[in-house]
Formats: sequence, C-alpha cells, structure tokens
Amino acid sequence: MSLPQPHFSSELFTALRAATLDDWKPYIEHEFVARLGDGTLPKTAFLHYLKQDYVYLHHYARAWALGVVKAATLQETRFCAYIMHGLAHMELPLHVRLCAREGIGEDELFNIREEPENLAYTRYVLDCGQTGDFLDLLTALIPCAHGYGEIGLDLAATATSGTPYQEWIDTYAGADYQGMCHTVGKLFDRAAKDRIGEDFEKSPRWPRLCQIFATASRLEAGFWQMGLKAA
Ligand SMILES: Cc1ncc(CN)c(N)n1
Repeated sequence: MSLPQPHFSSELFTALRAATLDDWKPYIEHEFVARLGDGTLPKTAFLHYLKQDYVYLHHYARAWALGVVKAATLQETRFCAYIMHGLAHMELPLHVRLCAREGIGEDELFNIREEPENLAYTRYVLDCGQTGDFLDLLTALIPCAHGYGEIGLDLAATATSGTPYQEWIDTYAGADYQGMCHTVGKLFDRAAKDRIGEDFEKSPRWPRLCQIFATASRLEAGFWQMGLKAA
C-alpha cells in the first residue's frame, strides 16, 4: 500500500522522502505506530519510549541551538530559536504531563539513562551539524519533525476510537505541531535554495543529503524498536 502524500509544503522534504522511501516507510509504518493507533501498545512500552524521548528532545533542542550557530541570516537564526521554543514549551510539556500522571517526576526524567538507540540518533544529528553546514544539519533534523507530523495526521484519521494514546496523537496532529512543520518546511526550502540552488537533485550535494535523511529515518525506526523492548 502506498503512503498518502504529506501535507507539508516543503519541496525539498517531498523530494528527499520520495528518493529514500525504503527508509522512510519502516519509520512511518512501524509496529509501534500501528499499536499507538489501535491501542494495543503496552503501557510499559509507551512509558519507556516517553522517558527516552524526553532526553531525546533535550538533545534535539541542542541541535536546533547549533542551527543558531550555523545560521547564515538573521531569519534562519529566528526560525531556529522559534523551533527551540516550541520544543521547550509545547512538545516537552506533553511528556512531562503524561509521565506525571504515572507518578514519574521531571527530575527522574532528566536523569534517565539513555538507551544506545537514543544516544546514536541524537549524536548523529549533532555530528551532521558540527561537521556539515546549516543545510546538512536541517536535513538531519527534518525526519524527526515531519515524520511525527505525518504520523500524527495518519493516526488522527485511522486510530481506533478509545485508544489510550489519543492525547499523544492529538498533539502531533494538532494545529500547533502541524504549523511548526509548515514553518520548518519553508525554512528548509529557503536554506537549500540559498546554498544549492532550485534544482536540488542536480546538486553535487544531493547524494549526501539523501544519505543524511535516510540515516535519520532509519534511526527513527530504531527509536520505535527501542520502545518495543519494554513491551
Ligand atoms: C525520536 C523522536 N522523533 C521525533 C519526534 C517529534 N518531534 C520526537 N518527539 N521523538
């Protein structure tokens, strides 16, 4: 079955997704995602994932901070700061709220021992930014942002009513998160056009961008798999 087209207006994301679909699909269609939707995901797996994801988002915010360092224009700096703000004030509070209901406090979350899958992913993204330029960094950051946007929309349309994971689904399908994806998509296209021109696929940098995007997508699938270890 082919995946529905995502709704984010980023030409570059659409092109990278199409070029690396074999890596994208196992992320978007992972068993963990399907079980969030039909409600069969064990709570232990969800909480394990959520605690790891709290730490993940902290490092992901650091990677956007690196975007501020790598930015070439004030507009790029502003966008990166805006995304960091969204992570700290919209997405992380979801994790804190859901964990608090289970008696897990923020101190405990902050001190969680990182799983190797988590470490590998966040440090890979940071490394892309440190060794590459702003565009390399964004290419490593995009699968996270847009993948959950796509998953959120898919699940909002297909989830079994009464799934205990509705609040999680609503966050990623909601206007705030979708709006953030839209903003990131615009930033991504502008950054690419400024650096490699309009014809992305003809750029000598295209294979490397595909490689970064595909690697981040595979690391996302690995992150879901890590969650299932606690099932
Ligand atoms: C691992 C991961 N990937 C993506 C997202 C969505 N920002 C997230 N919270 N966690």
